[in-house]
Amino acid sequence: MAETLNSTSSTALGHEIEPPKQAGKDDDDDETLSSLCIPGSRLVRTGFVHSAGPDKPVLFVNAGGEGLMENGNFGFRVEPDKFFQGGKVIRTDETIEGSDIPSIYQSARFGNFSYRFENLSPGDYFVDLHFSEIIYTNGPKGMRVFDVFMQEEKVLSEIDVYSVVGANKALQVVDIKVSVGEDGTIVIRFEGVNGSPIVGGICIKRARLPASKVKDGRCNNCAAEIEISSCQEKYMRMQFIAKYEKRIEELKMRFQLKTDECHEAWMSLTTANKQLQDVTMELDNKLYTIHCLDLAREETAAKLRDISGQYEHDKKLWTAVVDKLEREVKLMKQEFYQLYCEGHKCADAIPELSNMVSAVQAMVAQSDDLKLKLSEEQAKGKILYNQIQEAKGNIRVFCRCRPLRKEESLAGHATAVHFDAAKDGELGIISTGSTKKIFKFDRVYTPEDDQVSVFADASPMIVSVLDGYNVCIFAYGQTGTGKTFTMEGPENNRGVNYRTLEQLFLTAEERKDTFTYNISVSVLEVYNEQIRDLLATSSTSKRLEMRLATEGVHHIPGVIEAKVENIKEVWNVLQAGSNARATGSNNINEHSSRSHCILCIMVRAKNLITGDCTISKLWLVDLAGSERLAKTEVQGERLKEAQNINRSLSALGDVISALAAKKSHIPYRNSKLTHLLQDSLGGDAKTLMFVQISPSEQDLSETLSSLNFAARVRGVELGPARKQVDTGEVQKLRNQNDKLKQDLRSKDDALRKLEDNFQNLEGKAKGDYQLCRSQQEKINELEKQIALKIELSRRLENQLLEATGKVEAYLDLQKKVKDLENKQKEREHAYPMIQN
Ligand SMILES: Nc1ncnc2c1ncn2[C@@H]1O[C@H](COP(=O)(O)OP(=O)(O)OP(=O)(O)O)[C@@H](O)[C@H]1O
Repeated sequence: MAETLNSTSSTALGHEIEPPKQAGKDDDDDETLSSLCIPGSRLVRTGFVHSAGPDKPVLFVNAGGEGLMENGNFGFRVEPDKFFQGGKVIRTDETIEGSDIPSIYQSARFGNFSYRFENLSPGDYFVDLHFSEIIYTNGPKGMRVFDVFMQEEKVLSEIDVYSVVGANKALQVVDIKVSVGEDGTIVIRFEGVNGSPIVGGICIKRARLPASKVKDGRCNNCAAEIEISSCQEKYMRMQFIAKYEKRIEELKMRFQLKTDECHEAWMSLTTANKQLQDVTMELDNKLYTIHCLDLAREETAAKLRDISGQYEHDKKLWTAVVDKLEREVKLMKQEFYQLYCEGHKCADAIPELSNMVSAVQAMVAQSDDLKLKLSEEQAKGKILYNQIQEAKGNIRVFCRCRPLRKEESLAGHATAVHFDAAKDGELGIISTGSTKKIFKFDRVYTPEDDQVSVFADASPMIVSVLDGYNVCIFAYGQTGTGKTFTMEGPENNRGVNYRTLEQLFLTAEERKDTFTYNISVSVLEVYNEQIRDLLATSSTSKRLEMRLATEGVHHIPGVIEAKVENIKEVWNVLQAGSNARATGSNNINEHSSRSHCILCIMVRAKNLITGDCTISKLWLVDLAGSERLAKTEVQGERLKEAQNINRSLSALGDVISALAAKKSHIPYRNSKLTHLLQDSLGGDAKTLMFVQISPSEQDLSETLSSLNFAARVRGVELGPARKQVDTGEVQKLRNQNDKLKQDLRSKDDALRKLEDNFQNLEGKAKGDYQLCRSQQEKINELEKQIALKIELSRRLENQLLEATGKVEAYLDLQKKVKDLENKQKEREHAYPMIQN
């Protein structure tokens, strides 16, 4: 029975049972591939092989090829390709192995097509389909996966001939069962799934069954009855069971093995994946690092370029600066050396300098001492001078006679004044009775005496003003006798006023080391018993009155005091006052002044040694004419003027008279004039009166009047007590005073020289010292600058070195990255699976 089954056997229905195949690899493949076929059919990996079986094919068509005549080998005829619908024919000369009729496989129908077989007897048939992949090698390349439908039922799914047998190999799908109905037709359709179907031949056979398809005496597929004995059936069943149990065991083992393999493969895959991940991550990290390094490198390179550029630039700059500084330092060093030498010289000279300083100090001490002594001596001198002045008399009277005018001499007027003993201060007046009257004054000036000699006698008074005494100089006399000439004088022959101020400035200049003086000038006029400020610019200036400011000091509130610094300013002030002076005309002298013109010079002095301050006044008064009323023949306003003038002159005489008599009451307030001159008449004040007279006999009466007035003034002052002053003693004092003065002057000069020397030396030493210091400071500053520059240069060099180091490190890193990349490539070569 077993042998029957192993060989081809026929059934009652004419089915042939094919012997079961050996279990093994081919079986496995067949198992896998059988999923392509419908149950009952199977794949055969060879071409048609003739077997001497009882059945002949009902129909065998050579698809795409010619028919083959029946021959003794096969016992059937191969029909030419004539049942098709659609498709194309392709052929090959290649040898298709593994078939008894290779020509069947050398031609094929290709594309979308179908076959229709008609006039078949109704019943069951088996259809064998013959394929060969001839297109792959000779035709168009590409895959061909297709379905086969029989009677519109899919009998083959997605068959790929090449994947089963390869190129130029034959493949059969056999035993596809098909039932033919009453119409006797079989329709087979080939439909491409991917590419076009290909068919080499179709064989239609009458149905027969394989042993495996027989079940319970019937065909498994067609349920046709099969006659089998019970023993055979049992045996068959056992065989089947044993076979399948064994098969199951084997399959289980294979399954287990496959499972283990799968697990192992899975684990390996997991590990590989992990490794891959790690490597990928590492690679990513490396790539990122490379990217960062690239950026850093570019940045560093840029910085390096910048630094290099900057370095080169700075280097040039610094080189220039350093060169310049070196030159400067060299110069400085030379200067320093020079100064150092000079310093040494100075240091060497220090003992000498010290000696000099000591000497100077001693001199300064001596000078201070001398200054003190000088101050004391000055004070003494002042006292002595004052005593001399006092000895001469605090009120002194000088008489001055003007020259006889041309018109007077032409008119035949003789001179009534004789100056035979003028040098002794005596003046002779010859009156009409040819009697000669002698007047004695402190000084008598003839018409020939000039302004210079007049002022020479008046100048000692000026010194008294600078010494702090009040002084009053006034000119008294008949109109036209030369009062204004003596006091003011013409511009080219200036009088007492100008010369006095000149003398004041000269003496003040001489004393500038010990005294400072502030000099101011006021110009006043007393007219009709009213005080007028001649420097006031406003014509409607208010009335001025003399007031007692402090004890013994009188002041006129509101009076203008013009501060004068030099004699030029004085002259301008005097001119201004002179222009403003009230003048009128009468028939005696058209320009005769009918007012008292008063110049008040205020002297504020400060002793620089003692710090003592004094204020003194010098009054310079050009009195109005003293002529008698009867002779002036004036009336009205002019009469009033004359009366006021005479009253004030009379009051002046009264005040002087009262002072001389040392009366308790001095009538200063009887006139504006005496009131003004109050603090400069009497006491320590010194008064000088110029009595001006005319030489003409015509004016004899007025001359005598004036001389009598003057004589009264002088006579009173130079009373017997004063006159008794021992002139020898005075001369002695004067000599002593002169000697002291000379002594002081010489000491003062010596002191000044010493001080000058000392100051020169001190100045030079200070200058040298300052120069030394400034040079030293410059050198220090330059040295500091050089040190800074050197430090900066060092820092930059370090930076450059750092940058170079970084670049080298970067290059190392780049090399390492390249190494890593190479290693990575090697690893990828070694483990291609990881890459996949
Ligand atoms: N010593 C002198 N030498 C030359 N000329 C003189 C002298 N004295 C006066 N004179 C002249 O006499 C004239 C009258 O003088 P001056 O005007 O000074 O008199 P006066 O006394 O001031 O008169 P008045 O009281 O009117 O002002 C002037 O022309 C003047 O130049």
